[in-house]
Amino acid sequence: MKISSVNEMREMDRAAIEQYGIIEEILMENAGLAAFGVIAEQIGAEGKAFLIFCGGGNNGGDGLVVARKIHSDGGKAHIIMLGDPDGFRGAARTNFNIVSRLPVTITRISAADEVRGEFERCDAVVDAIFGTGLVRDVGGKYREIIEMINAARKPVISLDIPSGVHGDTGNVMGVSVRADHTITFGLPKIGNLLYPGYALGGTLHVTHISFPPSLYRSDALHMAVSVPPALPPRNPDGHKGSFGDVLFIAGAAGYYGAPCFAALSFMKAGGGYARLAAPASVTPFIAAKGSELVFIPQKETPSGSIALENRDVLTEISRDMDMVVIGPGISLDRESQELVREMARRADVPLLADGDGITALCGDHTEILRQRKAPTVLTPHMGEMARITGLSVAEISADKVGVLRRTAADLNAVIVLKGAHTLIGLPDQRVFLNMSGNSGMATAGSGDVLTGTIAAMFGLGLPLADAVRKGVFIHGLSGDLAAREKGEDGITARDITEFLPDAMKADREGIDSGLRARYTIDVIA
Ligand SMILES: NC(=O)C1=CN([C@@H]2O[C@H](COP(=O)(O)OP(=O)(O)OC[C@H]3O[C@@H](n4cnc5c(N)ncnc54)[C@H](O)[C@@H]3O)[C@@H](O)[C@H]2O)[C@@H](O)CC1
Ligand SMILES: Nc1ncnc2c1ncn2[C@@H]1O[C@H](COP(=O)(O)OP(=O)(O)O)[C@@H](O)[C@H]1O
Ligand SMILES: [K+]
Repeated sequence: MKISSVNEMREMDRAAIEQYGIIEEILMENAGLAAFGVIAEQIGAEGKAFLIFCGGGNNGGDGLVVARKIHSDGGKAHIIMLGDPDGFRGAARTNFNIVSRLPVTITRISAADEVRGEFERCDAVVDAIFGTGLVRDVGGKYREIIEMINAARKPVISLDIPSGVHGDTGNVMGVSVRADHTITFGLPKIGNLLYPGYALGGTLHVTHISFPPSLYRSDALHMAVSVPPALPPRNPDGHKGSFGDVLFIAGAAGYYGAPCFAALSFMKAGGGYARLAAPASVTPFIAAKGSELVFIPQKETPSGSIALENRDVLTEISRDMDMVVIGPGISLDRESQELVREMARRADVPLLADGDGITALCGDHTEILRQRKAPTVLTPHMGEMARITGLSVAEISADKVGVLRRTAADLNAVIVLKGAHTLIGLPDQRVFLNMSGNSGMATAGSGDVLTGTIAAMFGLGLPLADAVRKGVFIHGLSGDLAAREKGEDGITARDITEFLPDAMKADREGIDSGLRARYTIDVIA
């Protein structure tokens, strides 16, 4: 499913109206009808009392349609107007004129206290205060009302997006409604799916409000929920080289875990042949944990990291590889950092840089990435993304998707911006949002497991961009399977690695309905 920005949704609205004559009243009616469907299913209507908080824009207009439907189906609708009804235009005005003639209560309030007593008498709250038109931080009576809604502990249904969440970022503009269900209109907006907006919205439902598919599936929309292609079937006649031959250049004194998790995860996710170039003195420790790996012990720097003088041998080996993974635990040693840059210049096969490997390629060194002929994959978390772009974490968070899109195009790299709902940016402007994974994966070494998993997907034969998306998905699925068995609190990188075979099996044979529901967005017919 595609994901839209606020502007793209405005554009779709305009196109629906101008190209197809689907007038605003129809769109608003479809929106309200779909929202009412969720309300009827979750709460019921007949004999139930609802408080419907309406702002002065079209989101408020949607709330008025819901109020009409509740009234029509035997419920009690109490509309609380926060905005000025005189400000309603178009379809919102039409709906206001209708509800004004119906025997529903409309209370216009200037202070939150005026409705404090109403919460006790209601069965549920409908949040139609702000939608995608939210432009500044929420204050005054709006803030008080939102805080009151959250404190009331009644079921809350938000229309389009929880009021207070920014449609393009998922960030909270001062304060936000915390909903149990959100029905979003047209397509999910970025803010419906990025945290914290996603969590604040409860269960997300989408209705296409009768837009034709040519609008909501348009190629002009560059962002989508990541649904990577199926795993290629394994060749029954394959040998270890058929499932990927990957060189991992990783590790330093004190960093045994990163190289081990990266290379072992590659094997656990179906990869064929992992060669691990780690410092010679570190190798025996890793070998004790993963004797499946093939080791290429490296000459060391005084700090115990991989020395620059290994570069010729590594370059030679890289020529026969399907992919080179560089960086997990390679350290910030000056010489090892230079080695990363040398390998990025020399390796003419796909290169995946992670962790300290990313640090080596930041600042003035990004030019090396632009010059690369073979594809590059970078897997930064927000801190590393800040280093790559020269922006602060706050600046990126204010426009995560935009920054990712521009950086992937600028560096001609596939960039995995890690975190809850990881984003994958491709050099051609497309951005995918991954739905698998859980907070238990915020654990040291989890990112190293991801690099190995991505390399394995490439080894199994998926084209690079698909392999990256699949790797991110399988990594999250493995974390979800681990969490289901052990709980989110205690899972470690080792658990994520160990559940990779189960994740692969589940992906090939069918993911169970519980997890599948979490990975897909409910579309209301
Ligand atoms: N395809 C679509 O996108 C459709 C959109 N519709 C609805 O239209 C909404 C967008 O409508 P609007 O553009 O009118 O915007 P909103 O209804 O989201 O709100 C904008 C209003 O709130 C005010 N405002 C913004 N920030 C404020 C703040 N911090 N404090 C106080 N007031 C603030 C604005 O001045 C404006 O009056 C969508 O979210 C959706 O609910 C539906 O009517 C159906 C069709
Ligand atoms: N709250 C979360 N929900 C889902 N996945 C998460 C969450 N936090 C982190 N992750 C995932 O865990 C991994 C952490 O990687 P990273 O930050 O590189 O850690 P490390 O360097 O310790 O391995 C990434 O794949 C990231 O997407
Ligand atoms: K809302």
